[in-house]
Amino acid sequence: MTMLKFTKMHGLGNDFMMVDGISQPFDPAAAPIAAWADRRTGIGFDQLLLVERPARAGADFRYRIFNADGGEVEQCGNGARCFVKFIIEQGLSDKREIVVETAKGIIKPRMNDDGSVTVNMGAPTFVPEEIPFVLRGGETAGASSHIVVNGLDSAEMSMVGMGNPHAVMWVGDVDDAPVEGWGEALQRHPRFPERVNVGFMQVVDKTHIKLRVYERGAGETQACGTGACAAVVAGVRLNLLEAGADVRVDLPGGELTVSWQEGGEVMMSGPAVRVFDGEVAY
Ligand SMILES: N[C@H](CCC[C@H](N)C(=O)O)C(=O)O
Repeated sequence: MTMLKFTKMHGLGNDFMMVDGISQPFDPAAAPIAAWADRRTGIGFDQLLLVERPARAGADFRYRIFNADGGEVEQCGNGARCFVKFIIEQGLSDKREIVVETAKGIIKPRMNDDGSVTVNMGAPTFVPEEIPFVLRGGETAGASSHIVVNGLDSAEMSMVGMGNPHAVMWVGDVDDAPVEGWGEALQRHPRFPERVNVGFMQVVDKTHIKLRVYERGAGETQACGTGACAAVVAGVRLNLLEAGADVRVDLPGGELTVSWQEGGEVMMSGPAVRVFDGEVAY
């Protein structure tokens, strides 16, 4: 039996098991991550976040992300804010801004004097301007510019990469968006062989959206940092949001601030909370 120290943290209720893989040995392949993620019989979290020494020159740390279903993925925005707070509080660095290597590039989280965290999430990526499909009642049809389900007509699904894949839909009212139905259906759709995070964005005005996200490998979460970034990028590209402005992103768990303009990098700011330290045998 091995004892593993961990810290429970969250960003707007998107919650994490943080593991310092530098000060203690940890092989995620040998760990029962999905069992630990269970909210009744385990520790309970949306993602497990692992701190490792970097492989890339110039990076301070490597950041690995595992969803509640145990799958390793490329990026986690809320987790990045918790990551820098954890690094500082663990005494692993005395820097306030760190350079973090992820599976799909470099991010730079910075601890602000007021305790909030700002993260340069890097530049978004885009797939060819295709509108993938129409979903009616779970079936799929050919390509179309509109998607209709449950009578909800949502224009243009925007595909945005933030290291991880996002499909963002512009809806009239997030409170009655079919988050579970669509979120589930798109995980199985042939258009998304790696599955996908699905965002439902309601535009309040040019610097304010409401957002719900069905996360790949976790289901609907209280907040999704990369989802907030992807939604703002999609909104700016659709000219629904003001390029370069601080956009207020209202999520079920609270508020993030995201800014982006064409050709630039996405900046995201928000809270990071440490809840408790624990130890688990495995
Ligand atoms: N479910 C995501 C990873 C976590 C992203 C989210 N928790 C965030 O804050 O960005 C994926 O499979 O790509």
